[in-house]
Amino acid sequence: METEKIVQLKNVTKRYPVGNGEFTALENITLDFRRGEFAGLVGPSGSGKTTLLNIIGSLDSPTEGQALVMGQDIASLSHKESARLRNLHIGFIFQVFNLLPVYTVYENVEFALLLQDKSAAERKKAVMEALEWVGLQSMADKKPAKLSGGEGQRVAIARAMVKRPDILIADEPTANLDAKNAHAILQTMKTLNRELKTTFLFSTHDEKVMQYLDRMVHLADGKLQEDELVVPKTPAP
Ligand SMILES: Nc1ncnc2c1ncn2[C@@H]1O[C@H](COP(=O)(O)OP(=O)(O)OP(=O)(O)O)[C@@H](O)[C@H]1O
Repeated sequence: METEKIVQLKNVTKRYPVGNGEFTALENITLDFRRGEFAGLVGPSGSGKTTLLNIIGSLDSPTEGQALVMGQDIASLSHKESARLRNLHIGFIFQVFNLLPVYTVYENVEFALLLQDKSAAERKKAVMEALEWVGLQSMADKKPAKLSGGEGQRVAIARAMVKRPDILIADEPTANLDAKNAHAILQTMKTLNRELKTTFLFSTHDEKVMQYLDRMVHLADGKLQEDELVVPKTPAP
């Protein structure tokens, strides 16, 4: 059976109004992603990577063309429906970890589940499992200020993964990490990709991230330059 296409972009164009005119951030992008991919949008600053990830994450919609995410046309969704799509199916990891400082590590991860209809016992099981995936069970009661940068990003991964999303969107996730921590979180993400079949979609210009990708979608000036399937240079952990 053909692997499910969980993202389908058809002639996606995004224009922003600028002064009296408009700026084309994405032009005529046609692209699919299948379940289980570990893929990245790569290209120089300003090439449209974040704009495209925001559309896939249903945080934004195309000006022209169509974006189907989990089979849903995101331009047709109400505010509430796109929030539901994100809540059930999409996790986000950013360059800055965005942890809530007054809450513990445990609470920061549990927060992602509070909008879902789960009992306290189910939440506890899921949170502890997610902290185990990133090796931070022993840090559950700590506040984010006590964590190193690498640990902070691990909590952000646990928070994004605790819902077991179909798609994990990671926008420059290694930008604030040193090489050792960057490799460690990439290995963790690769393991989660294999074991949970989560589709990982990155935006990056970091060579370290590119080493792990199975597919690189090259963007330049908002246009698709090349869609490259690659054999990852870094072996699985
Ligand atoms: N709200 C907006 N209004 C006007 N222009 C915008 C807006 N958002 C993005 N742009 C422009 O669209 C282009 C693509 O931006 P985008 O952030 O997607 O690029 P990127 O490849 O992710 O870059 P970076 O690697 O620096 O994050 C840039 O030239 C940016 O200035």
